[in-house]
Amino acid sequence: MDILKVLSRGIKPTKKCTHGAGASASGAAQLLPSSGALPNPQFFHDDVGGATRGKKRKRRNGARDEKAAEDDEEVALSDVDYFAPKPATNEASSKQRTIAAEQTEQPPKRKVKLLDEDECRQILRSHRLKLTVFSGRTEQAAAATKPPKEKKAKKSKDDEKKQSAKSGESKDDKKQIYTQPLNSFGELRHVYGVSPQLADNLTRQGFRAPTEVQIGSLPLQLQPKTALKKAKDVDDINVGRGIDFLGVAPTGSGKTISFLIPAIDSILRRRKKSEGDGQDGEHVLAAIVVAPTRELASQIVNEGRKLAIGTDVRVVLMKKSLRLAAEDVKMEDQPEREGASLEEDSEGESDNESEAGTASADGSEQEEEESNAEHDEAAANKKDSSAAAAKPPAKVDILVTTPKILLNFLSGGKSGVKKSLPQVRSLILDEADVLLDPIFRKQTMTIWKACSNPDLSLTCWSATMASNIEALIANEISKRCKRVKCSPKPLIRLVVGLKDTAVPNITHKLIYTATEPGKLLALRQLLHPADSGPPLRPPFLVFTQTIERAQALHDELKYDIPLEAGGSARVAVLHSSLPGSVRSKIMARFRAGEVWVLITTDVLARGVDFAGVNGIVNYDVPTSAAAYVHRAGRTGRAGREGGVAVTFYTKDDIPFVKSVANVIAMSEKQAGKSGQDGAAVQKWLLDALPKVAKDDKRKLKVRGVESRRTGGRATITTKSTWDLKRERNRVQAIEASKKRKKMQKREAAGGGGDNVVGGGGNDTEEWGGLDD
Ligand SMILES: Nc1ncnc2c1ncn2[C@@H]1O[C@H](COP(=O)(O)OP(=O)(O)OP(=O)(O)O)[C@@H](O)[C@H]1O
Repeated sequence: MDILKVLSRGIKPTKKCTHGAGASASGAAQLLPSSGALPNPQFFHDDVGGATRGKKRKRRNGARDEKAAEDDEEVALSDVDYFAPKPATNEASSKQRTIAAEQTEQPPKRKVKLLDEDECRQILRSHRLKLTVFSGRTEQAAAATKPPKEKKAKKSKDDEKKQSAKSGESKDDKKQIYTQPLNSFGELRHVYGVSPQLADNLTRQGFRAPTEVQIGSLPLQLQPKTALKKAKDVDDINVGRGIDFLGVAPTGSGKTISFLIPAIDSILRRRKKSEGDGQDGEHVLAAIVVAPTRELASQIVNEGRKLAIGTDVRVVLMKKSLRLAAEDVKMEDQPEREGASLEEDSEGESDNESEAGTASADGSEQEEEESNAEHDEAAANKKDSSAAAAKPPAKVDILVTTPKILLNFLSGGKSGVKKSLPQVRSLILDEADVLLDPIFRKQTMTIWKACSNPDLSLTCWSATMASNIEALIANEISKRCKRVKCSPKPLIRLVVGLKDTAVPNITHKLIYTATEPGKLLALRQLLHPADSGPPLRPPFLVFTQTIERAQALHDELKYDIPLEAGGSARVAVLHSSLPGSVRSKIMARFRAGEVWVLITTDVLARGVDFAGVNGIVNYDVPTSAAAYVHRAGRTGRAGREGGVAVTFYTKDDIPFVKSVANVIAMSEKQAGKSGQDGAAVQKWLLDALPKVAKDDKRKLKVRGVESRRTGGRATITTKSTWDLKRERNRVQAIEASKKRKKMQKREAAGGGGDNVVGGGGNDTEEWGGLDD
């Protein structure tokens, strides 16, 4: 097998190839995510009983313009290089565009007919969108709409009571609603009054149609009143002060712009209003986006800056040296007791965990990441911090941060005076389930508390959301409202597709190898496909359980790529113990297509968007169902088909693999593949795999598969245990013989091996340190 050919295939398509593994110019290869073909960004577009995207409205004047705009879009789309590094915004051009934007500020007034509730229902259903009012309905009205109590068996009633006590809400509180869907991006401007510049920036990115999460979430976040205008029976939902929002949608479904557009839009509106009132439209920190890793945070900053071009909205990444406009918290208001009670509450609730889990294992990596980040930048920041204290506050409108770095600022550093951010109106938790998992919970809650504005809106986003986390959010919202004396906003939840399932548009493979060496062989077979078996076309990500294993796998694989194809530079490793600058460089090289195989840990499992990644390999089985969903979701972004997620498992993993197999089975069911020959998980396998005990699940999430944590197992090799043992014995024998010889030499020279240091017969012998 010619490895050069195989690995080069992904980069330069040959016209001759027409099918099979080498077919980069046609057929199956065109389906591959990096093929560049524009996918339909929507994961689901079912035909639900003739569901339409609303009645087509005749447009007399706009018809020609629309056609031209569509043509322009086509051009823009062909220019989009999804695999290129994402450029940051240039300040100067940004200013120029602001002026241009101001000149075209007035959105064209068109009278757009809103859809009636039945039409909304059909469209939402066809995209598998479910919107529920999770909590915060007007109490009397909610009570009035409660269905009459039915007699139930005593036991089930008790169970229900217990359940609702744990989750902090009763089942009757949840109510499904049918809001206006966003049928096209054009509606952002014409129906929801988004600024033309923001709408243009979106068009410039080549987005043709909104994804499901955008269809369901944007109208509600932008103009809740308009979104609910045609909904029936919603008197108990008071959206006058806005809403809090939970968005649960598959990986790669465009959640980032779903929260960035409303954040930028509300800043522009407020600015316009204050300018109208004769005030200066200055930069005020209005929104904070919290993300668990620095890679994700800087990606969000990039996305935000692209959307904010020409609007003069400043999207800034939190740094230690950054000074924000904050207020000192009075001593009597210091949140010691509050913080403690939150922790106690949360620990209690974690007993109530659901199947999907909350991925603590990736959390622990992320926490480590934070501490390393701190370590890396400590020297530079020490110097900056005293200078920073003297600086005026930075001009920031939207701050993107990891939890710990903002917390350091809020805790007041050396002065110890805690700070609050009362001007912040919007707190966005990206990957909210991991941010509210016990590992990050205290930090996240402290940030939430520091945003003390009574009008604060909270939006939480993730592809996975355990029910205990949703309940925690609802509880904390109501506690907060009591504290700051405001009435709670409705908390509305959007679920796209089935909750907690992996990307339905990719192929899943579950591969059993009895032993660890067998696993490495199987990985090599995937990289260098034999005549049979699916190739894994570069670029792809390989996930391991620990940093040591990522390093060991890198050492093992780096010479697999021939020099002519780029050699060891094509394989890289990225984990949290690398310095930040090295991590950024590796990310840039991977995005640019210079690195083909990126070996990593769960630090890259969440949120990071590599649009051109063809596949992922779970070299070590993920430690929870949620971790699988997020890892697998690094491929097949924005509806691209052809991505592959391969998961290896050995006999050590068998006790834990059922939750992963369940997720795969559900994803295949969503994609209509279950039971078919190509399905990764057949019913017999699901039946055969042992059920994972709750305690084991929890342990696995925190510690991973025990046998891979330590010493020998961190070494990754194809050698059998017997060979490894023989090699170890040989090395030990050589070392012992060397030691013996050394001792004999010393004895011969000094006459006494026990008295080598300082005492022996040879005074001229240098101190050579203690022998081991
Ligand atoms: N309407 C759209 N049409 C086409 N592409 C889109 C659209 N919206 C977003 N995208 C692209 O889809 C990709 C995935 O988006 P994003 O990173 O926001 O996904 P996500 O839902 O946050 O995923 P994850 O759960 O993994 O964080 C990005 O490259 C983004 O530019």
